[in-house]
Amino acid sequence: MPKLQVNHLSKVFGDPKNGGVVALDNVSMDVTEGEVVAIVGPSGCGKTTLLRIIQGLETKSDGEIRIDGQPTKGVGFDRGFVFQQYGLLPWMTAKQNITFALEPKKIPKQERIRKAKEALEKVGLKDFEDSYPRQLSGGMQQRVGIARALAIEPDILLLDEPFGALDALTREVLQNEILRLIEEMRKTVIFVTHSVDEAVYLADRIVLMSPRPGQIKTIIPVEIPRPRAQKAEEVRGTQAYQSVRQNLWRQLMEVM
Ligand SMILES: Nc1ncnc2c1ncn2[C@@H]1O[C@H](COP(=O)(O)OP(=O)(O)OP(=O)(O)O)[C@@H](O)[C@H]1O
Repeated sequence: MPKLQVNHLSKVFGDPKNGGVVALDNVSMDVTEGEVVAIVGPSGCGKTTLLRIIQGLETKSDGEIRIDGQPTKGVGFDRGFVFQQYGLLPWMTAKQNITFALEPKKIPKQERIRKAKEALEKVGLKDFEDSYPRQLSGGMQQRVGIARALAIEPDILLLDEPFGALDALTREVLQNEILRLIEEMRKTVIFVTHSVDEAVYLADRIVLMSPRPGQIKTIIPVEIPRPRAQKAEEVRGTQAYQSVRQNLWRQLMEVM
């Protein structure tokens, strides 16, 4: 059974009979446990909407989302979300941002603190747990965002353009960090990206969406062996990488 099933999902913002926007139209896909899936497509094609509906942050107009065969109902601890703009509470330290996110889990305070520290250590921020977001660089804030998503120990990690707000060098470093973590933890991951190279480097499959109404144009498998973390140059030099990249570019240009 697939880990995640998206079945005939549609989303209309506003009144369908009076200028409503069809953001998603009959989108279906399955994601296997441990798989890393990239969602790529032109601006406004519904990538973020799809991710937010999977997370339960947005309602659907039609269709269903199933996890382990069960229909989802709103937000759940089986899914963790990483926002492009980090989504940290500015009046809380890195550690407090994470313990706060763990509060609904109803675990003892000491356990919440332990999990927050462990997650911060995983993303290389052991010495910054008492720093406030304003005291951290963009890359560090996103590490906190990633740590917060990991601390809830989700089965599925959803990332909405997680490196989109970062400079090119930080982006490269963080790509490798997240790749190392997901390859170690074998999490099921769905991420949205505007970067063709990021999609090919990180993903097992790339879902290419076409613009309004948002539909899946094609799904491209990426048959490059793992682990790939810290091997960007090597991976990018392979024939498999180049051929997936070319294929994705060609098909992306067709929907732009
Ligand atoms: N809350 C909302 N109310 C009305 N329309 C919305 C809302 N959120 C998204 N939309 C519309 O739905 C469509 C899909 O938006 P979405 O943000 O999912 O696209 P996207 O592919 O993630 O875009 P981008 O790549 O620019 O981030 C767009 O036309 C957008 O304007």
